[in-house]
Amino acid sequence: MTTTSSGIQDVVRFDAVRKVYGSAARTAVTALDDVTVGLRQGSFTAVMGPSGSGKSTFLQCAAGLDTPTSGSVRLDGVELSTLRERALTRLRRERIGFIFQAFNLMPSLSVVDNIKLPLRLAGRRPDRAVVDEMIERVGLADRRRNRPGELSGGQQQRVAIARALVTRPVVLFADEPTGALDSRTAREVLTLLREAVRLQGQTIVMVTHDPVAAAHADRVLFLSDGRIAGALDRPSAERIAESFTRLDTIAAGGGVR
Ligand SMILES: Nc1ncnc2c1ncn2[C@@H]1O[C@H](COP(=O)(O)OP(=O)(O)OP(=O)(O)O)[C@@H](O)[C@H]1O
Repeated sequence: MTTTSSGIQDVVRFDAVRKVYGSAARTAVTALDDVTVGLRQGSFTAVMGPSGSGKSTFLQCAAGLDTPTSGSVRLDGVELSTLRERALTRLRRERIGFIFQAFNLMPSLSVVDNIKLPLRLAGRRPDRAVVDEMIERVGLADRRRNRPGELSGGQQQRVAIARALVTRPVVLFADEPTGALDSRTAREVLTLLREAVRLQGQTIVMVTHDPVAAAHADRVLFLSDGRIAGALDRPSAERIAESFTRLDTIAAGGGVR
């Protein structure tokens, strides 16, 4: 982890990160442009911005799935550019959890086996008490033997959350985790994420288009044209929506207030 001058720890730290896709001057796209930001341990951050503003690139670089063109990305204090592919894979497996809009569960495995999977992949023997507690927490104790296809979308996302948290990752990256859910189910999923922050000090970074989802976070970061255009702390959904619609102004130098 990176300790800041105030002694507070950043689990994810970007310093002057640029990501340019393509090399020809005419076709190159700057997806991230001089991004400097630190995300503290136990914080829940939502990342918002228009389509193409760099949200996925931000998540990919933070998770070591993509390499910045320049600048530094540190995760849990580790400078990602110093790691080779194997070490990166291990770091992802041991220290990062992911959830996606499309759940990405293994269809042939039961709920309980899906949840145990990342532990098995990491060569760790699943601790029954830990797995049971996780299943209990996401409210699926009576569904542990079901396959994903037998569950609703909200239930499947709850399995994905349990699977992502069972390894006790230092950071959980969530890419549009409520994008495929109705608003009531989305709220249940977001409440679970919030609980993980409150109960186990989980650090969460969530990309979302939805101001209501973003309002569950402690902090909302706005990206516009690959730059951090502003941040809001503990904003309401209305405030987020209002800032979001002003992003064009921000891109022109207005800033989020
Ligand atoms: N592999 C790639 N090759 C070339 N350009 C890319 C690549 N990936 C992303 N880009 C470009 O980088 C910019 C940022 O893309 P990114 O996917 O990070 O945006 P986003 O905010 O996540 O968008 P969306 O909300 O539509 O998913 C876009 O202009 C995109 O076209």
